[in-house]
Amino acid sequence: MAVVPVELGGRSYEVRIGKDLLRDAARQCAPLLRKSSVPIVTDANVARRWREPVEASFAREGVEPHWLVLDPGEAAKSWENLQRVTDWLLAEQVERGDHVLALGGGVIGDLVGFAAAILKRGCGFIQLPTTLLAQVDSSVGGKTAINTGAGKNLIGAFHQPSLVLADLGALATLPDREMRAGYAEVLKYGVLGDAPFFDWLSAHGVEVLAREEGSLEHAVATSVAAKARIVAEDERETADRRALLNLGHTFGHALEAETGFSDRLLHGEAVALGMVLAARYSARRGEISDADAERVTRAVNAAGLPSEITALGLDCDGRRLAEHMLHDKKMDAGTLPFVLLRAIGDAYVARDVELADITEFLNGELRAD
Ligand SMILES: NC(=O)c1ccc[n+]([C@@H]2O[C@H](COP(=O)([O-])OP(=O)(O)OC[C@H]3O[C@@H](n4cnc5c(N)ncnc54)[C@H](O)[C@@H]3O)[C@@H](O)[C@H]2O)c1
Ligand SMILES: O=C(O)C(=O)C[C@@H](O)[C@H](O)[C@H](O)COP(=O)(O)O
Ligand SMILES: [Zn+2]
Repeated sequence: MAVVPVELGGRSYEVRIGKDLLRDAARQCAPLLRKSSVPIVTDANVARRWREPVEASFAREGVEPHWLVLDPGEAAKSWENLQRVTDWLLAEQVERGDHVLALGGGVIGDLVGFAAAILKRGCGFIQLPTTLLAQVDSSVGGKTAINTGAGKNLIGAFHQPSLVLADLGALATLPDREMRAGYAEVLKYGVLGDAPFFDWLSAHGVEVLAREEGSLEHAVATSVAAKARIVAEDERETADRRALLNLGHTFGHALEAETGFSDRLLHGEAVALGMVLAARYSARRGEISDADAERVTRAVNAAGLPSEITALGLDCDGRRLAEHMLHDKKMDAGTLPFVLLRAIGDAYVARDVELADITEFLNGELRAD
């Protein structure tokens, strides 16, 4: 088992990465649990595959899990579900010192984390991430949120979990498309700050996607360590450091909004395409070479992820996509800081980007064949 600490003073916690952690969940969580029952929120897909081993693990420790099972999918990050989860936790008589468990992907983690952030002004929560995306990214760092009609993650809070158990074995049942989507966030760590990791992924990405044990563990542990470092330096995204984790997301969130937060474009797919667009836009500004932008495109393609906006069949122009970006949480006094590249492995926050220029760039991408 690899253990990555997230160093946040009194809110520090461990990310434990290994096999069979879900079967051992009760023992791993025991020091944080105080009652003979534990509330667990999950979705129906995850419950079908992983409820039973988790249930058995708690039974062995004499703890009774109480389950709330939600419909799967991005639409679950809603006001309705937030109310449903908080009402349920209140009915479960969860106290501030208790922990609620989020068993699932980023959708469950973000929703349950936000519910925990506001329940009685904050109770504990433990992340049991079951997608690659959640293991390498969303379960770590304490960003929690729901979506609204206006856009992605617009209502939320920073609320750190007390423990993260990333069971690599859980990925055995994950559909290949979801595995690829999670891989986009893995690739992101290479592109934004670690050129040797980007090169390693070029050689070993296929093994990661095939869930080969050694490569998978290396990719997850390297990603989590990168995220933990950045979060420890800039927990609340105030110092142009954590914002680097948003590479590809300003484009990506606009594309997710335009496709209705639906299965048409998964978050990780949007991030992959967004990273390609950020790389091409950086090249257009003369900050990286066309060859480096092409390397990012190739890495995305090699993983079976989308790299061309034209393939989405959108019925919109660049201006409409740029309008979605006005809701970006990085907006600062009317300007939108953009995460761009000086090189592969060297992202930075640009504060001189005009949305009119982004619009023109996107119109070019939308017309490309
Ligand atoms: N908080 C953060 O820092 C952060 C970071 C990245 C992404 N996110 C958010 O995470 C969300 C995306 O998360 P995701 O990609 O995990 O999607 P998800 O939670 O929707 O899970 C993807 C699909 O896989 C299913 N699934 C999950 N685990 C499974 C397993 N082990 N076996 C079989 N099926 C399984 C789910 O039911 C779902 O259908 C987005 O809302 C995104 O905004 C948040
Ligand atoms: O943890 C972060 O910080 C990130 O930006 C990670 C992203 O992968 C994630 O999708 C995040 O939710 C996006 O942040 P947002 O603030 O733009 O909603
Ligand atoms: Zn993301």
